[in-house]
Amino acid sequence: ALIKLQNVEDFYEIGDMLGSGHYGQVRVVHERSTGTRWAGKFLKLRRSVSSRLGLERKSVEQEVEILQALQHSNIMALRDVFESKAEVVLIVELINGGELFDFIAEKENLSENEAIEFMKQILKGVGFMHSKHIAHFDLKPENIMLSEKEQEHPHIKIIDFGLAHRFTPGEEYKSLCGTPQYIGPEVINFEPLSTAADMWSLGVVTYILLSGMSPFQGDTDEETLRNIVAMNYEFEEQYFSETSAMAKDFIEKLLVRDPSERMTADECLLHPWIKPLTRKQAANRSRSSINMK
Ligand SMILES: Nc1cc2c(nn1)-c1ccccc1CC2
Repeated sequence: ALIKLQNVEDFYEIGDMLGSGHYGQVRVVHERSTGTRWAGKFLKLRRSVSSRLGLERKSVEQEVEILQALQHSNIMALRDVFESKAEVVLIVELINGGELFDFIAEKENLSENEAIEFMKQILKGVGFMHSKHIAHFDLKPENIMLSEKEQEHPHIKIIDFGLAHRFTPGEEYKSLCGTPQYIGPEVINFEPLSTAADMWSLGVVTYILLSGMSPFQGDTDEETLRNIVAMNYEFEEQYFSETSAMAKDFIEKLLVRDPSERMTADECLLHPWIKPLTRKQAANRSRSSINMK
């Protein structure tokens, strides 16, 4: 989809607000020609180089290029792009089920089976992204949405590629972006980054899915960052007494200081916590989670 210079309102009727944040606003939009509902992501562009408000045109073009390269059922799809005077509008698939963050908040935490189901889908989307040498660099429960939360097995979608980066072979990339709770030690130490930075974030996300607690969070961002570089986290009995040893092993193999030592997304999908070796183990696990409920 090339960037269209026509007015987005000639093609879409703009509806209710779905979300807003650093990126701008996301609203429901109705396609006039078909009545189909999509989501419109309205990104404010900077008026001048020195302005602090709005996004750099370059970073918006980067998000568009990256979304265009990623067609996968666990990644939010891009349908159209409009550029007007000072804003770019991304027409993306409508995702109704809200953020995984709110889903966990409502349930305190998830059973291991629910966490495994979510993690499998997240790993498929992230594995696909990494196979294209694209890193998300802002994976967190707020950027993982559910297609329809009422469903028995909600389908997850990874959103917000505003900080994503496509690596060219041999290129070194550093950035200090991301959300403190979820960034790895190499980000804090301003070392060259790779797709492995996403795997650290998924270790933090898994810890939160199973316990509702954030492993490194301190009272301030500085304290959180100190905890990360010191690898200062534990599986507190109070929240992990019912969590399997395999689940803890999975997290421990992601929260590894050396990025090259961390499991990749593909290795995660083969880890015994995610891929039961036998049907008996799978049956065992579902029995244990029933006991837990
Ligand atoms: N940063 C965000 C945040 C959001 C979305 N995209 N990017 C989004 C995408 C499709 C449907 C609904 C939303 C709302 C939240």
